[in-house]
Amino acid sequence: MSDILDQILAVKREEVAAARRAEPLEAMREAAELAPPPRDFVGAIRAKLAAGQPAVIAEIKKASPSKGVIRPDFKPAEIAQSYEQGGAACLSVLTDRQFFQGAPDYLREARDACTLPVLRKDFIIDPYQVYEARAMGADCILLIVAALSLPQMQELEDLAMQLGMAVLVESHDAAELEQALQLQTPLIGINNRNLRSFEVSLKTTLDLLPRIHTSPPPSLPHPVGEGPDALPASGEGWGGERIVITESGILAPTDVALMRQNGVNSFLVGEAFMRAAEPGEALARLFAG
Ligand SMILES: O=C(O)c1ccccc1NCC(=O)[C@H](O)[C@H](O)COP(=O)(O)O
Repeated sequence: MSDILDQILAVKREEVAAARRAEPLEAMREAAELAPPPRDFVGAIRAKLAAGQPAVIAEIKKASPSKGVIRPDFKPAEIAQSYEQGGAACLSVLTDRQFFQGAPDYLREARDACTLPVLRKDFIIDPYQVYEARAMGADCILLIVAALSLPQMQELEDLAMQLGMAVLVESHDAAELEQALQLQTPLIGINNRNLRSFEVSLKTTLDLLPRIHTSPPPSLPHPVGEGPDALPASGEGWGGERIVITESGILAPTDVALMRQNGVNSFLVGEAFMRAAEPGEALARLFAG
């Protein structure tokens, strides 16, 4: 039997085909051109890091395949405002309907309610979805290495960048990370969750970190030294270009401390905030240390 990621990708292929029939590519391209200008996603993360603060991408998600419904009382605009007050650098909004009970309207509502840049958190497999992301107001897209070939990722990244959006590329093991590092984007996500088995281990980030020091993409200059002498992974790799973002399973201040002790200062967090009455207050508490 196929695993959950394969099932999601099969549904995505059907969804994209149906969306294209309902609204052809040319119309979606025009809608993307008419969208409000992109906000600077990478800049918002860099600003937090430059100030010596953790950069938190705060996630807005109602449900997930591994956890079921996480937040029954789900008001994206209120959550976005709460996150902004709590010190988030950026938002991540689930737009997948079938598996996460998300929606494009949730992204629009969240973005309209605050000044933060927003990641469209979905399973992007086709250029059509990149135009769609910009049309709904997204400032960044997610590319999951486990779902795409390198040429596909390069095509999708090029298009996102042409449209003024940032790209967060997500990997979970060494082979995927090698692929991720072939892209131009500075945003290197390491997902602590195995998307096929749901197993979560923060060790995933810690184990992959050294590889980021020693694997510059061909188009970027080599780091100053390698191994222990390489530039720090958390923010200032290759002329300040690479930023490691640890994703999933960050639940307690001890998790945050573990990452920060290892030079990881950028985080993507969902569940820990979505279960709190005031998500922004939960963010401020989790990152108070
Ligand atoms: O979370 C799932 O069940 C899941 C299943 C299949 C594909 C992706 C999935 N989650 C996406 C994410 O990785 C998280 O939404 C994100 O990293 C935040 O994680 P958390 O802080 O643990 O909510």
